[in-house]
Amino acid sequence: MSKVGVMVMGPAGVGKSTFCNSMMAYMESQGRSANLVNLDPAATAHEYEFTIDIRDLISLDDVEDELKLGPNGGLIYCFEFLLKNLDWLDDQIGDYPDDYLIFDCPGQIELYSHIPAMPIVVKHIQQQLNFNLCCTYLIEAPFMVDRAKFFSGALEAMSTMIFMELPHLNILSKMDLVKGKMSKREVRKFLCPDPMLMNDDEVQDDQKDLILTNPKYRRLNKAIAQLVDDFGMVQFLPLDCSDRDKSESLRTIVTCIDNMTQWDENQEPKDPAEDMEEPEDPEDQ
Ligand SMILES: Nc1nc2c(ncn2[C@@H]2O[C@H](COP(=O)(O)OP(=O)(O)OP(=O)(O)O)[C@@H](O)[C@H]2O)c(=O)[nH]1
Ligand SMILES: [Mg+2]
Repeated sequence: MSKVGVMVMGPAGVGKSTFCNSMMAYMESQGRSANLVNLDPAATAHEYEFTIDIRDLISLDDVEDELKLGPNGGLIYCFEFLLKNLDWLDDQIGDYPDDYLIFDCPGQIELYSHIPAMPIVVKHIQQQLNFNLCCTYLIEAPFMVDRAKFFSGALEAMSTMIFMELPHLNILSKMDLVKGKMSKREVRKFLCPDPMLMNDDEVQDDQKDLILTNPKYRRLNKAIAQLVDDFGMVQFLPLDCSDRDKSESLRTIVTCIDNMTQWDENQEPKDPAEDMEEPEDPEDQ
């Protein structure tokens, strides 16, 4: 018996919902069951239906209309409302013996860095509902073009890891967008971030205008990159959701999640007799 939950977190537009849907499709292809839980009060329709949807409790549209709040204040209100109604979540999640829940979370990173709502929800699902949870945190592969931006994303990922206190997996999403632009060797330096990257100022000509790093901050950037490396805390797995037939990256990520959540260990041993055909009853012949 296992109750496993994967929290899918990361900044806005990084590909969280696409990853959730791709995971659902992958699970389906493997004959495994999984359910999608929407924790984003501003979500739009998904390819896979939500089993549990926070919008049945409260939606950002309603909060914006009725309380005249903006999108960020409205989202915080929605999470404060969820905290006051955690019994709603208990009722929805119920007491199923064999659940694999994929939680699609909102893209406001304040939820992962300083507002305590998300850690409280996470602790509740872990401790009251007995789920083995892990966190996946996505940043976009095109960040690799601007190294300061990449390390800033890596720090956000590290902050989420510390804030959530969950087994944590970082993912570089949208890898298809850098295919052909970076060699595999170059990409490997980002998967286990190498502080020497900050010494290397090679920037493609068409990107030069976009790089805003003031030279006076370079030493600081290098020191931060060195810190990330010294603690060896931030590593990434690549993800490409553009072509589901090539689901190699998804397979690796799901295997990693299975290890972090001990999904395999908690599976009931299958009775070999279940797979065997029933012997024919001699009296029927
Ligand atoms: N090329 C490419 N585009 C992707 C990939 N994953 C997601 N996208 C696109 O990125 C955009 C945002 O994707 P979403 O999955 O909605 O991102 P999100 O993180 O859920 O966004 P919010 O919920 O608004 O924070 C969409 O246009 C997706 O089609 C990918 O692997 N490759
Ligand atoms: Mg989304």
